[in-house]
Amino acid sequence: MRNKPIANVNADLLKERKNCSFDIEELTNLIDGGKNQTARRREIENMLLKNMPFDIIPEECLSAKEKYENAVRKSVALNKIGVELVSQVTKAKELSDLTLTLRRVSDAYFREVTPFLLHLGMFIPTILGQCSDEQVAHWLPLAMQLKIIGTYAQTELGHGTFIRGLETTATYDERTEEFVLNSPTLSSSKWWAGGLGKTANHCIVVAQLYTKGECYGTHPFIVQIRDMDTHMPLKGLKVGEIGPRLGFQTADNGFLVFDNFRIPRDSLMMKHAKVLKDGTYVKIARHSKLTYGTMIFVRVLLVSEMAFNLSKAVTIAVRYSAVRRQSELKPNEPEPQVLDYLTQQHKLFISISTVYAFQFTSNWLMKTYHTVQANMKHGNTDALPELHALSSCLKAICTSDCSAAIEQCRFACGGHGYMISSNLPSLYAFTTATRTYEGDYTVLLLQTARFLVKTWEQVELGNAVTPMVAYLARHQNREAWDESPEGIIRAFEAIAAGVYQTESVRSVSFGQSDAIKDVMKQLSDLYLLYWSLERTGDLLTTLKSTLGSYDGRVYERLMEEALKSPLNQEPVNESFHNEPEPQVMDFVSQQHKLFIGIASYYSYSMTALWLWDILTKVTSELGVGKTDRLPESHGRAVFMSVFNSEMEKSVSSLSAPLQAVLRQLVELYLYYWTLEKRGDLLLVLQSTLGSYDGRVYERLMEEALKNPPNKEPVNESFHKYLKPFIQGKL
Ligand SMILES: CCCCCCCCCCCCCCCCCCCC(=O)SCCNC(=O)CCNC(=O)[C@H](O)C(C)(C)COP(=O)(O)OP(=O)(O)OC[C@H]1O[C@@H](n2cnc3c(N)ncnc32)[C@H](O)[C@@H]1OP(=O)(O)O
Ligand SMILES: Cc1cc2nc3c(=O)[nH]c(=O)nc-3n(C[C@H](O)[C@H](O)[C@H](O)COP(=O)(O)OP(=O)(O)OC[C@H]3O[C@@H](n4cnc5c(N)ncnc54)[C@H](O)[C@@H]3O)c2cc1C
Repeated sequence: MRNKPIANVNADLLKERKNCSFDIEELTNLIDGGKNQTARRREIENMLLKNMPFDIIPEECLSAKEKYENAVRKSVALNKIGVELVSQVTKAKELSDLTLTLRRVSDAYFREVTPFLLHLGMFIPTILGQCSDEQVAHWLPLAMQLKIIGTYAQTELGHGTFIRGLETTATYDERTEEFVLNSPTLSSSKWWAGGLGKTANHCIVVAQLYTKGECYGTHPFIVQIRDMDTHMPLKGLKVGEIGPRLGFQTADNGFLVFDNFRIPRDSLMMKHAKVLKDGTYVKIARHSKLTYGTMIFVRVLLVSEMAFNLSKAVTIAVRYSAVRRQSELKPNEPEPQVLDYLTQQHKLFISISTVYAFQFTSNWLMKTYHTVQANMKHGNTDALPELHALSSCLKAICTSDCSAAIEQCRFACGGHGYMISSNLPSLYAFTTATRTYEGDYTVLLLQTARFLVKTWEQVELGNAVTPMVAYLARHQNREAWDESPEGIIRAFEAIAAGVYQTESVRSVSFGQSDAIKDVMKQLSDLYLLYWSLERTGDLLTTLKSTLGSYDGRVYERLMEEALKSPLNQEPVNESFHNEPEPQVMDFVSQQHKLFIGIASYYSYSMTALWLWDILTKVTSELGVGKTDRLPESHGRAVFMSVFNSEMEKSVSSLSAPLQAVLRQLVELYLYYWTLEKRGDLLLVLQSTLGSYDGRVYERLMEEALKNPPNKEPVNESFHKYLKPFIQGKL
């Protein structure tokens, strides 16, 4: 399909393609993983093109409800084809190739994401990674054939990062051989799970397991949450959609609250731990963090997700830059393509090289993941800490870099890049979320830092460490490395860069032509050079700091430096004898401090007048006494208002200079208290997170409940599409 020449192609694009130094098909094969895979991908694309319903109205022009229903309609059509294709597959490798191809191709049908993303991305992988063999045999076929639709509810209103702090409880009742699920507090409400709001009928719930009065920590449970026929939420739970968000608008992210909700004993996913009928807890896992396995898997997946999303963004931006012409450089000559500007190339080329850095590293990381998994099947968990550290840091960096690079691509497209139809805003909204979900950026980097520090300790003791971190031993020389945060980050960057270079060289070392090798080498060099320039500061071996030296001789160095000062070369400066001491007011640095203060004063005064209106409005709207701070605000408001009006009345007979000074005093009073009481003024922030009273969780839940999708218990797309599909009647 893609090989056929397309009519009416822009002449500039044609020209650029003709200039290409290598065979595009060869690179396509490299990206797809071989000629056969390219052929298979095209076959699937053709099949989908023939059978998939397209949008009649652009997705972005629909209401939130219509967007969701449209996404369900398309997902069901796509899943029908997907399930059919999966049923023809016999080998594991074919299945993983097919899933990946379907994932990539399906993206073309959604501006946002499918409500089934969590079913594919987390529900199925958790069944595979957390269920006993018997449980896998039961649940996997149902999930693969989409007879059930699942999601993954771990995060709660109160905790996302700190999993050990989750509050949902699963208490074993040995009389009935059931677990009883409860959400004991508002902050324990499950929050965020994709597909939970309206679509899923099953859910993996992570809860604190209690049996025989003991808490054994968090464990995953597989829980039915909606009636399979009516789709109504089951008795004992409250479930709904959490409300509008930056992206993921069609993913119906949801909340879930349990009230003595009973589930059978075997709802506990029992690969790593069991609870026997009599309530005895049996630990199976050799490593306490194996229940976190799905997160590692998804972090690994996300590296290739980022490569793919950035590849789309940069393709859009490069094509557009070839088409777009701007500015007359030479009179009577055509305006140049913006692609020809060096500054434009600077924006774009690093993104191209980043795509390849991510993709090669992702292939390598996935292989590493499978090797570690295979070892763990035989009981060897030695490599797990390193895999955790590696997947954490690569996930953190690639998601962060990817969304920043997509922003650059959007900037590179000027105003038109801001149009939803350019797809760049949606790509950004999707990828910027990845920096937070599946482990926040900072938190994951800290996990890696923890691993590196521990490894460093091993190096110090002269113990052997794994090949990936062996460079720490090689660089024991203090001049090159130190154990400061910069040193750790530098070490981390060395890993990423090292993998990219070796993997890209390995991947292009056979089969591929010289032309492709040249281009890959250039991209690899660009990536390394770009980041060494970006991080020059980190690469400097001396920190040039008296305070940050490795040996910690802070005071000695401060004194040594002080003694070098030219002022200390003479015991008495000649100004003692000859010059009067200057007024401090004459120092420019002093003027800087003061004049900025004066300027700020005037600008804040203006702002204060504006804020004043709002404060009065808020005070009168909410009523005095509604919160403990309001009476105070009211009193302050009375003072301000009386001072202001009374002063105006009394100053009219005074001289102009005195009037001016007194007016300034009024302003100073308003300004001072506006700053002092700015917490109270936050009432106007219109934010669930930033309210003065800090009732964050209450407000999030109140807003979620106002959400239109929650006004109907079952969305009509269930009857129209989901139910006939699940029952095989579509
Ligand atoms: C066939 C089917 C194929 C399907 C393919 C279909 C393709 C579809 C692709 C779709 C793409 C994916 C899109 C998915 C969309 C997902 C949407 C978002 C979903 C979510 O966000 S789910 C929720 C995720 N939540 C998190 O990630 C929470 C982050 N927090 C944590 O991970 C932990 O709490 C944290 C921060 C690690 C701390 O844990 P804690 O228990 O407190 O541990 P300590 O810090 O005290 O460390 C103790 C010790 O444990 C080690 N550790 C920690 N974590 C792990 C781990 N995961 N594995 C191994 N070891 C771990 C840690 O290093 C410490 O070790 P020490 O030796 O130093 O003691
Ligand atoms: C689009 C989207 C989809 C999601 N889908 C799901 C889903 O399907 N299922 C699910 O279970 N969850 C889901 N989540 C939730 C997601 O996993 C969490 O939001 C994420 O893990 C971050 O946790 P948090 O929100 O508690 O952030 P917090 O931990 O509250 O982070 C707030 C700030 O505190 C900092 N911080 C927190 N802890 C530390 C620390 N120890 N040291 C230093 N700084 C720290 C962070 O760096 C951050 O700056 C989704 C989230 C989003 C945005």
